Amino acid sequence: MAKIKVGILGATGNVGQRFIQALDNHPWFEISALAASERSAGKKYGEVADWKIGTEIPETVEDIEVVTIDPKKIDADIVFSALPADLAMTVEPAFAKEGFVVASNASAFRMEEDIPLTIPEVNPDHLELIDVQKKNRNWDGCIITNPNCSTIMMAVTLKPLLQFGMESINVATMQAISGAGYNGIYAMSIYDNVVPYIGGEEEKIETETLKIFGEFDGGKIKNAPFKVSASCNRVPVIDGHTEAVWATLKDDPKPETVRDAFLKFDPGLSHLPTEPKHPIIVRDEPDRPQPRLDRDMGNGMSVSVGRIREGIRYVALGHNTIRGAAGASVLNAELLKEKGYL
Ligand SMILES: NC(=O)C1=CN([C@@H]2O[C@H](COP(=O)(O)OP(=O)(O)OC[C@H]3O[C@@H](n4cnc5c(N)ncnc54)[C@H](OP(=O)(O)O)[C@@H]3O)[C@@H](O)[C@H]2O)C=CC1
Ligand SMILES: N[C@@H](CC(=O)OP(=O)(O)O)C(=O)O
Repeated sequence: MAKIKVGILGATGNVGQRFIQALDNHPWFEISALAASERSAGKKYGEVADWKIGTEIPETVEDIEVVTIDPKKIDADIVFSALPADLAMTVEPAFAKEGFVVASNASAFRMEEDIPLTIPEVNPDHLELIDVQKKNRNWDGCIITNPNCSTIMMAVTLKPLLQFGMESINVATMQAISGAGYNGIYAMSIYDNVVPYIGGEEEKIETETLKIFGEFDGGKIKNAPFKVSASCNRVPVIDGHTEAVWATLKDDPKPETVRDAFLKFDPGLSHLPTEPKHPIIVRDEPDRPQPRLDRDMGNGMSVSVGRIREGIRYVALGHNTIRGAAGASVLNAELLKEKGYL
């Protein structure tokens, strides 16, 4: 079977490199185009990408000539967007208009009424918003988005708890510095320190979660009725967002019941190449999960949980630029292919 051609917008960046890692040797997709700014265009990817992942740049992309972000320069069926959000705001609709499927990691369109904000294990039915979107906007292509990196870790773990009746969620995050981008925060600001503010992050967690758990009636999404309250902190960790979650559940289940629900969670997606064997991993040690030890579980796609206590209280952790960014987008694209949108 011929592979589906994919392009990466923002291919030289932090998340763009994670896309390349996730798509190298992918059984269904092959990278056919890499796009970035004028600074990089016209040069070989291997020359311009300041590769920050601790593996070699894949040989398959080293000699690809980087192009500018222009639909006419890209031969692909789907483009993955790892662009800054302000740029995504104009670029992503231009690609959708030209017939591309755009799987976006940027925040620009996540909360638009007719644009899916999807996590395959949580709300796969929301992908059907694509049909509404194409009709509304008269596009041949479409945009689908994955959530903010903190929202997604929490949402994956909330899915098996829905059965107990969700009343409210409180979360305190401890977010890695890679979430701010390679040059996002000075070492002098974060070393020996915690910064209790990440612009816009709390609002994103509080609103995106309600859309993700909202009910899709075939036309639009009615937001979930529970309350989410977030408090976000930047901590001196390179990769891996850790979250302390308090979930108020109507049935007041015991910690052992919640542990069992996490263990039994099986979204039935094991046929998708990027889906980890265990989307949720339960750690019983009193001091886990930890970013250094748990962020790479399931090739960076598993969310680890631990410290499940009465309340219900627990800690969740996942890799922010893999499960929280590029890996999430690639998993969405695999689901799109399975559902016939690609
Ligand atoms: N799901 C999530 O929560 C996460 C989302 N993100 C989002 O992913 C996106 C990328 O983040 P990150 O990889 O850290 O950013 P980087 O700054 O590392 O990379 C940005 C990329 O965009 C390109 N770019 C920048 N400006 C322009 C321009 N004017 N024209 C064309 N290309 C341009 C850069 O190309 P060049 O190298 O040529 O300058 C580079 O490839 C952001 O929207 C970020 O918010 C990030 C982390 C997690
Ligand atoms: N704000 C996130 C990363 C990010 O870029 O999120 P978003 O795609 O929602 O802007 C972090 O700092 O860890």
